[in-house]
Amino acid sequence: MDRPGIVVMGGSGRMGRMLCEVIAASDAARLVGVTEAPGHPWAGHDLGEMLGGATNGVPVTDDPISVVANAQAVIDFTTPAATLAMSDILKGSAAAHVIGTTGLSVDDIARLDRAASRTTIVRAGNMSLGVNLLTQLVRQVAAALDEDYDIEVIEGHHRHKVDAPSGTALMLGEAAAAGRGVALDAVADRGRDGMTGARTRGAIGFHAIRGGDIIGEHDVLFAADGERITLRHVASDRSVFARGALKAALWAQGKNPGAYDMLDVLGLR
Ligand SMILES: NC(=O)C1=CN([C@@H]2O[C@H](COP(=O)(O)OP(=O)(O)OC[C@H]3O[C@@H](n4cnc5c(N)ncnc54)[C@H](OP(=O)(O)O)[C@@H]3O)[C@@H](O)[C@H]2O)C=CC1
Ligand SMILES: O=C(O)C1=N[C@H](C(=O)O)C[C@H](O)C1
Repeated sequence: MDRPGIVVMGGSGRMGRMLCEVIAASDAARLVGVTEAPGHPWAGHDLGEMLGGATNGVPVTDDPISVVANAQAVIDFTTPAATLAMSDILKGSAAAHVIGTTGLSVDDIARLDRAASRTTIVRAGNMSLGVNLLTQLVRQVAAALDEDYDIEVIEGHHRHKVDAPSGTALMLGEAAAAGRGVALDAVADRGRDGMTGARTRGAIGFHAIRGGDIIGEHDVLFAADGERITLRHVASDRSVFARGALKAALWAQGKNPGAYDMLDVLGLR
């Protein structure tokens, strides 16, 4: 079979550029197009040109329909609005939708779950192997400890990040809540400020640091009287996310429509 053709959305973004590099270097897939937001200055140009090199025949376009027709997968690390718009476009296509976009609302996620009845969707707030393994460890530790251990999720990202808590922090919070057998919504305590009162037993706290060029750092703290455990992941290169997304796009080939995540892709469920 031919190498699957992949479209990258938002090719000039931080993750978009990294995805283009990782796919271009891969023997398992080929890049068939790059999309940008309507009216973007790079629309109508060639990806090679956009990356500062020779032309490479990969079109950069603000007309996603024109490139999706040639694709077996679309990799999407953009914004919630762009992700939902692509989901609608993919109604008429067999291409898989690999979604790394974070900051999606509960309604957005419900829309994507409905779209999964006709599209193969792989979505994760973090596509690295390390973080997905960490979710399993967090779940296991949370299940082993009682509520004498206060759980706090602390995340740090670069100054450009627009959503908080991060998608990864929410994945880790979900894993901790699942280990405890509770719904995260019922126990989440996001970003305390002011006269908050004493900590609520059983709460799962979230705190976000934003600064400089931090790529992504996550700590899950289990703090009791007399001892603390910290489980930590540090991303030092965005390629870990891009490699995970490419793996997801390849894994999705031939899969039935449905809502999948990286635990499915990595065989960790
Ligand atoms: N799941 C994971 O493993 C990871 C997820 N992320 C998430 O990925 C997302 C993007 O992050 P990052 O790359 O840092 O952000 P950037 O802002 O650098 O990139 C987003 C890109 O999407 C583009 N875009 C916006 N609208 C459209 C559209 N309609 N069609 C095509 N492109 C569009 C933006 O263009 P313009 O600037 O012109 O609007 C921009 O280039 C975030 O939600 C982030 O949290 C990031 C890393 C890992
Ligand atoms: O915006 C980012 O950069 C990142 N976003 C993801 C998140 O929200 O968790 C993943 C990674 O930490 C980088």
